[in-house]
Amino acid sequence: MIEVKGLSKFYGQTKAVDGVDLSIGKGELFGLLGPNGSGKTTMIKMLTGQIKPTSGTLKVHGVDVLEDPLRVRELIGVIPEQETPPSFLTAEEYLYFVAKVRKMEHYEEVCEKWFEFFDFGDQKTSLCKDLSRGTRQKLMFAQAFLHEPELAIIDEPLINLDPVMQRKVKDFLRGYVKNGGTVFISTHILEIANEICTSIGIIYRGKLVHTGRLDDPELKAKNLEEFFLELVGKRKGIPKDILEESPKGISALA
Ligand SMILES: Nc1ncnc2c1ncn2[C@@H]1O[C@H](COP(=O)(O)OP(=O)(O)OP(=O)(O)O)[C@@H](O)[C@H]1O
Repeated sequence: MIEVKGLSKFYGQTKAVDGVDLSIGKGELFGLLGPNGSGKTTMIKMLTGQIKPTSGTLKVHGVDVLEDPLRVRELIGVIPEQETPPSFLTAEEYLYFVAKVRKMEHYEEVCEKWFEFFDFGDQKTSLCKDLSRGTRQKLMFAQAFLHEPELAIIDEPLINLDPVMQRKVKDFLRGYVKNGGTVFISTHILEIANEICTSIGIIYRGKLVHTGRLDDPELKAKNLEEFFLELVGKRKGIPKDILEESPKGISALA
């Protein structure tokens, strides 16, 4: 579903993404993990055709992102980092707008299902500017999946959602890939990746330092947090004794 070869993006001296090779199959729920500033958002921007790589090739569902970014955008659903729906549309208008862009027929029913799923039908005629952050995130989620894309690319999927909604979204994502969809998420939160992903990639300073399945015996023998901290913590020069003495939340430091 995603084929990336020798992908790099440099901003002046900054190597945001540096020579990444990555292959993600249909039906995977792939998690891109990495510390702040490691290149996750830059990867997503290239995959979605928002920025051009400095070098390398990338294909989504067999379509070259550089040659035909519009076709790629038809095939995918995206929730970009920290993006919110337009303030001047109501929740319902926004979903209808997206449905029309996606050339969907009978979209009213589909939109209604999403309002039900996220339990905010009573706010569908509210302007997006008046919705809570969590509800705006729900709306972003709904717009990404409205047309049942081949591939959904989501930056921090559970951000701003309460525990009940988090559970629903996790179950939904698991079901989506079981039914043949593919999902690419980027997250700092290792617990989320551990719970829902089938495979992961760890990016550090623009380089992909690990890829593999979550049921890989090497990973299972430790746990994801330990594995991540060993890989990234050492590279960042965090002394091992600090890693060992720190509370569970040390992943926030990475
Ligand atoms: N437009 C830009 N101009 C210059 N440098 C940039 C630009 N966008 C990103 N960078 C740099 O590229 C590197 C990777 O940034 P990126 O946003 O991809 O990281 P990230 O892993 O998504 O970080 P975070 O987890 O903090 O969101 C960082 O050093 C960042 O400062």
